[in-house]
Amino acid sequence: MSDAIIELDELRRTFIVRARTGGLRRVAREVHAVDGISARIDAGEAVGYIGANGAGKSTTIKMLTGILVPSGGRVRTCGYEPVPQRRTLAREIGVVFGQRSQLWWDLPLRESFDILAAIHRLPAARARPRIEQLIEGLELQAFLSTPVRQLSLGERMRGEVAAALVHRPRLLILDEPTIGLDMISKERLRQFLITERAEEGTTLLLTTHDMSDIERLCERVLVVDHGKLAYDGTLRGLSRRVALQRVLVVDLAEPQPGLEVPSAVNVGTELNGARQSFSFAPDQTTAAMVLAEVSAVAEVRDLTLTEPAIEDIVRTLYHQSIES
Ligand SMILES: Nc1ncnc2c1ncn2[C@@H]1O[C@H](COP(=O)(O)OP(=O)(O)OP(=O)(O)O)[C@@H](O)[C@H]1O
Repeated sequence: MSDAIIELDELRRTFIVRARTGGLRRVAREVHAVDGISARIDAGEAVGYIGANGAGKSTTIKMLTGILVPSGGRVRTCGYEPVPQRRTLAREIGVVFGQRSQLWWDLPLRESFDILAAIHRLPAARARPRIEQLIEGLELQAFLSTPVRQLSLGERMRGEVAAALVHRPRLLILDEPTIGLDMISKERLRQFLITERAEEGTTLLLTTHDMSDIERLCERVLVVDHGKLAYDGTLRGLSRRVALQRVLVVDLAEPQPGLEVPSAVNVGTELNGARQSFSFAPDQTTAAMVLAEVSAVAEVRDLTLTEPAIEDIVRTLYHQSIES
């Protein structure tokens, strides 16, 4: 049997929120942020954890990492009980919060890595080659001497990922790692994570609002909705259930209302036919193919490609569960 890295059994976390009513009276309300989640993630898996805003993702991650005490159920991370064994667990996991930094703001990036190596009590002979490997893999050389506060968001995120990996954790948890990054920075980070996982066998747990992160990095997806698991399975299985359609929007030189192409469905016409939207399934065709078909019959001036929204995926799963 393979090695369980994360085990959740009916995990729960409730918050008591006090709100003022119309008068001055305060009423207490329970929020079931995580409402009985059971799942198991084995060593070496790469799992996307997705859901709409407020679905319970961060609360789950806080319980996995020992920041928050569960209200009920059981959680084990790398075999440890996260809250009482938080220090031991810290040696096994790396965490990147897209919205929060674990780097020392006023120090050059390089010094954060040295401090982290010391915190993890890594002998210099092990720390040095590892840090060099991360600097190379994440292309950090050009700004190693720059104080963290002066880094661009993309540079800082690469620094954050390196910092989380200095001690070679078995589990890397990434909470919105690509938020706010441009396409090139996103892709560079994803490529690094693919290589790191292949070389080190690191288990990945990733929350994101960007489905491309999931498509590039994860074989398995957990979808959380109002604190409950709405889906646990392969990305392929999810796309079969909810048809992860993409939309190519093209601006044409000459209006051509109602334009049809073989491999996509025209789902919208704007600007009197000068802008048209084509929806397609990425497992059946590609954006390049749809564009080629449109270009064969009309001159394309500009284009954008939209990703499937996670909110739409959750909504579709929710309606399917009600219907069944
Ligand atoms: N400390 C807290 N006190 C009260 N309510 C909280 C607290 N933390 C989270 N919640 C509530 O719990 C629910 C789940 O929040 P959580 O942050 O886990 O969602 P999320 O899926 O991570 O959302 P997002 O994608 O917006 O980060 C929300 O309704 C949120 O308002």
